Amino acid sequence: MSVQQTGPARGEDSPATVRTHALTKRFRHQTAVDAVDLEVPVGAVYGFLGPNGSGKTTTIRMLLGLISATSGEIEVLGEPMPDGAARTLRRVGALVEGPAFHPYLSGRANLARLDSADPHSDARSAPARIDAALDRVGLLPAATKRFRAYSLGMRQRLAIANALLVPRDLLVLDEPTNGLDPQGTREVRNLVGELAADGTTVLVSSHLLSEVDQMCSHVGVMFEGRLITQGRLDQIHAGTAQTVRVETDRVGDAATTLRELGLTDVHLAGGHVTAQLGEVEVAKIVPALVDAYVPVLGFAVQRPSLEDVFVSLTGEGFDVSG
Ligand SMILES: Nc1ncnc2c1ncn2[C@@H]1O[C@H](COP(=O)(O)OP(=O)(O)OP(=O)(O)O)[C@@H](O)[C@H]1O
Repeated sequence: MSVQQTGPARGEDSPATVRTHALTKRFRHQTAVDAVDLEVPVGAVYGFLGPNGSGKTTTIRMLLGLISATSGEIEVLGEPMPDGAARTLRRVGALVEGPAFHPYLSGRANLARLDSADPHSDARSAPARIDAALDRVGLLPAATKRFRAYSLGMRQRLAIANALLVPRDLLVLDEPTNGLDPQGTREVRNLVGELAADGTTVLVSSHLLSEVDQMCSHVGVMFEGRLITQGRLDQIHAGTAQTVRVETDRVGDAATTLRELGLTDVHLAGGHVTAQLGEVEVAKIVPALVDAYVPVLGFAVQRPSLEDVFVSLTGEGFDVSG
């Protein structure tokens, strides 16, 4: 299985926030991450998608210097890792394992406690930085509430605020919506969109296709330790076959017309015909059907879902529910 690369050509010149080459991690006999070439462009919301156990967390832990790679190269914000960690990691906010919050302290007091434990943080600017981070995630009105009274979404937003206590160029979020209720999921998703709009590059892992489809500009898909495709989401969609569906009560004539136009894989069903568009111009289809006296009761061009792309690349279904 080869990596399908879409978007800007890989190369040293294209600006990337994270770039890896042949990144590999082996645990005893298992290769958890297998020769991964990751490329997270500046300004992207990069969805790092894959089923449970496909190697996302292991990759992220290597990017952040939390575990060492077996082999391969890592560059984060232009610095090689782990050698450049001291310079780079101050510009990277991460939510990998949630910070330990104290249930009886307020959100603000929890952040103050975590900030003071950071040897690099400046105590004088702490109150302003903490309130700015709370404001950024929409928790300023709940700043004095005890953590235990926070909803799941508020707790996760507080964890993200903790990653934003100093300005960041890159935010790495490992499964930030895991375990959240629908409301909390929406809150976190909206926050990711807002952070990206502010110019922060976000690398966010998820095992949920629909989530990546809704939230991200780019995607990298992991499967059994390998990166099987990456690039801009719209180009990944565009790079795969589009299906045309014609609703009509004359399916036989419709099928003939579609074949004559050059559409392939034509299937007849009760009341509709589907076919692969290929290189055929969409605008030519309905006029050709009308010329052939086919009553067009409905017409749609369906772009494949990310799930279709995954299935076509792996030959396996994606457990959408997680
Ligand atoms: N410390 C470790 N020792 C041995 N095996 C490990 C270790 N960490 C991860 N693995 C294995 O590596 C594989 C990839 O795990 P990883 O956690 O990176 O996947 P993931 O895509 O993040 O999935 P999940 O969402 O379930 O965490 C799994 O089979 C896992 O069991």
